[in-house]
Amino acid sequence: MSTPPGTNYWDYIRVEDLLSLQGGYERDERKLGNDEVMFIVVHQVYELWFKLILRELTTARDLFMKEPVPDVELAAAARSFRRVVTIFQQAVNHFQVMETMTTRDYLEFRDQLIPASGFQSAQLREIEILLGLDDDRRVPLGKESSYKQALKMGQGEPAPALDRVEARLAGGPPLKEVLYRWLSRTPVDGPSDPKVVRRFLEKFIASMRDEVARRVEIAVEKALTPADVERLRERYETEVRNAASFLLAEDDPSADEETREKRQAIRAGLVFIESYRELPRLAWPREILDAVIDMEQSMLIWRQRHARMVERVIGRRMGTGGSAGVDYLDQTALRYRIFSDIWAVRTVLLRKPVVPPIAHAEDYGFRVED
Ligand code: HEM
Ligand SMILES: N[C@@H](CC(=O)c1ccccc1NC=O)C(=O)O
Repeated sequence: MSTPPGTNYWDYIRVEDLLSLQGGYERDERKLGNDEVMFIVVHQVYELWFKLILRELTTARDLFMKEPVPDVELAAAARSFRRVVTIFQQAVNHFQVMETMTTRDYLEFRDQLIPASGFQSAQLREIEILLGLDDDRRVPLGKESSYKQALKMGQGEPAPALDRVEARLAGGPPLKEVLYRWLSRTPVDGPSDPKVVRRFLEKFIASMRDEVARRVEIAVEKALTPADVERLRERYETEVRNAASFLLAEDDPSADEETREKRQAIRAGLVFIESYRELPRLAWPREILDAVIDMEQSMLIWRQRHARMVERVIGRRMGTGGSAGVDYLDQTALRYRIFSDIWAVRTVLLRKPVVPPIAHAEDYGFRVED
């Protein structure tokens, strides 16, 4: 067997190749100013981070596709999610490098970029697809009929960005789907059975009602006027009604019975893991949920931060990709929620002393698998 060629830093890291990629459209770096080379480098650095993020998400998605998901592998998935978070948090700071470029400096070369734009970053779209962003949540881009249209080039030329996105769409279920399936199998104080799930949810909602009654009492004690107490009572009651409708999955009247049962199981799983997180077997699932929220939060912050950088550099003019610019970007930061149920469950959680006691705590001890 032949040994690998002598390993040099440059052979392994491919430094020469890497440093030859900043020539812009004309492939000639000497024709570019420092601002434009910086603009290209920052984008390239982002694309490299996106590449790593896609690898971690794919690994984690593959893990959650297993049925059952082995408990012993949850720590590795949590590590993948944490790496994604760290990368987004670091990457967000790269926008500061962009901000060293003034509006006038950028306008020097901006027009040559039309119609190119971040809309054509296939890897960001791949991240969204792999996570499980629903298409009906997408904000319309502006001129193109769909986000895929923006990934094509002029007249029927090959479109590697579109190929990537199509391959990702065909490359298996999104993380959200398999993570929610895993959550729906959570044994909630008994076997995962729709009746057990429903009983658990009803007990939980009953505790919520007691909490509201207690809060109204506090309001009365604090000597609020009867009109204020009434207003508060109404608000609390609406809150409980909404919480109950979320937990029992009655918030979408168009869903059939089977879909509702599945959603109830997911939401019950979420509430269960969050409420009894001290039980040893729930510790890692709870860590997973926290890491997923962290990941989505870091991505939302990335979108927000990009929008502020854009506003600082080009103001509120329209984008080279044809969108409204900052307005479009701000909308995506508000609307692009993937793991909505994991966020929503925060609104319904209870204080520890009033969480209904569970009957089978002994089933949630550490299990040693061989
Ligand atoms: C001066 C620097 C930048 C400006 C002025 C800018 C501006 C914009 C604008 C206006 C859009 C909306 C699309 C359009 O109509 O053009 C956009 C989208 C986008 N930009 Fe930038 N951008 C800059 C740097 C970056 C960097 C460094 C990245 C890193 C990858 C990036 C990634 C993206 C992505 C992924 C989108 C699509 C967002 C979506 O559709 O959700 N941009 N950018
Ligand atoms: N959309 C930006 C242009 C821009 O930022 C851009 C252009 C070409 C390749 C990548 C880009 N980056 C992100 O949008 C603008 O409207 O100025």
